[in-house]
Amino acid sequence: MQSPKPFARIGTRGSPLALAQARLVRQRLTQAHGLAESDIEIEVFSTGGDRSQAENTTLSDIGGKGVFTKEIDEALLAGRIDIGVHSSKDVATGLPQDMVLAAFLEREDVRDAFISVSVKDIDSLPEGARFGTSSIRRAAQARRLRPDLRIVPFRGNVHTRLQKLLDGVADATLLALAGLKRLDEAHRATAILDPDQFMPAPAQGAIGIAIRAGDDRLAEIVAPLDHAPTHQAIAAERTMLAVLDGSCRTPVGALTHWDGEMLVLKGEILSLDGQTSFRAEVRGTDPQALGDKVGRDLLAQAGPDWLAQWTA
Ligand SMILES: NCc1[nH]cc(CCC(=O)O)c1CC(=O)O
Repeated sequence: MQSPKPFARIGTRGSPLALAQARLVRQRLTQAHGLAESDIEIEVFSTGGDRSQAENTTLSDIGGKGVFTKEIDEALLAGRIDIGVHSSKDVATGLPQDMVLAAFLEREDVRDAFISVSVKDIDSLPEGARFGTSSIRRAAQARRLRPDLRIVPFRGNVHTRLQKLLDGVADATLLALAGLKRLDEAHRATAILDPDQFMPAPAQGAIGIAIRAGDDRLAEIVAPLDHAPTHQAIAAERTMLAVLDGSCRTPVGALTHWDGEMLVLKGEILSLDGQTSFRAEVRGTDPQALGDKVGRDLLAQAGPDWLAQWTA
C-alpha cells in the first residue's frame, strides 16, 4: 500500500539547532491545523555551509550568500519540499525570485552570550587571550573593547564550539542566546551581552519559514504561525542589510524594538578591527522605509573610501 501524500514537507539542515527549529515549526503546524506529527515530513539537507567546516575559512570565504540555504531553496523551488525552515540571519537578503519568507515565529532573545570556562566576562579575559569566533561582526565588536584579543577561527555547530572551549582551543567565544536556549544550553552562558554594545546580527533569533511565491495553499497553512511584530522587525533589519549590500564581509549589527508607539531600528557597521564604527537610528511605522533609511544613513556616514575595505 502506498503511504498517503504528506500534508506538508519541511526541509531543514541537519544540525541539532536546525532540527530543533524544524520540529518547533512542525509542532506549531500540527497545533494550528489539528494534525498528527506524521502528517508533516521533515527532510534533512546538507548545505555548502555544513560541508565546509574547515577551520581557516570564514563564511565570506566559502561564498557568502545562501551558503546555508541553497540546497533547501532548490528543493523548495523544484517542489520536492513545501516549506524551508531557516535561522533568518542565515538567509541571504537576495532571495530567489520565486521564493518568499512568508512567516516568522516569535523572536527568541536577540542577544549574544559570552561563554568561557575560565573567566566571567570579556573584561576579565587576560591580556592577549584567544577569542574564538568566525563571525567578523563578533570579532570586530570584541576587538573594539579589547584590541589585545587574538581571534581564533571557530566553526562548527553550537555543540562543537562549546566542546572546543572545553578542549582549550580558545579562552572564550560568543554565541547567540537564541540558539543556546533552543538547545537547552543557555546555562552555558557566562554573561549575556548588552545588545547596544554588542549589537546582534540582523535577524538574529528569528526562525523564518520559506515557501514558493504564489503558493496560496502553503501561504494559508503557514499564516497562523506568523508573529507580526517579529515579521516587521526582520523586514526592517533585512532591508537595512540589503542596502548595505549584506555581504558577509561586512560587520553589521541591528537592533529593533517597539517603543510603544513606533518601531525603532538601530544599525551599526564596524571596521574589521572594531576601531571605527558608525551608528544610525530611525523611528517609524513602515519596516522597509526604516531599513532603507538606516542603511542609507550608515552608508553616507561611512563614505565610499571607508567602504572599500570590504571589497578589497
Ligand atoms: N551562524 C550560525 C547561526 N545561525 C543562527 C544561529 C543562532 C540562532 C538564531 O540566531 O536564530 C547561529 C549560531 C550562533 O550564531 O550562535
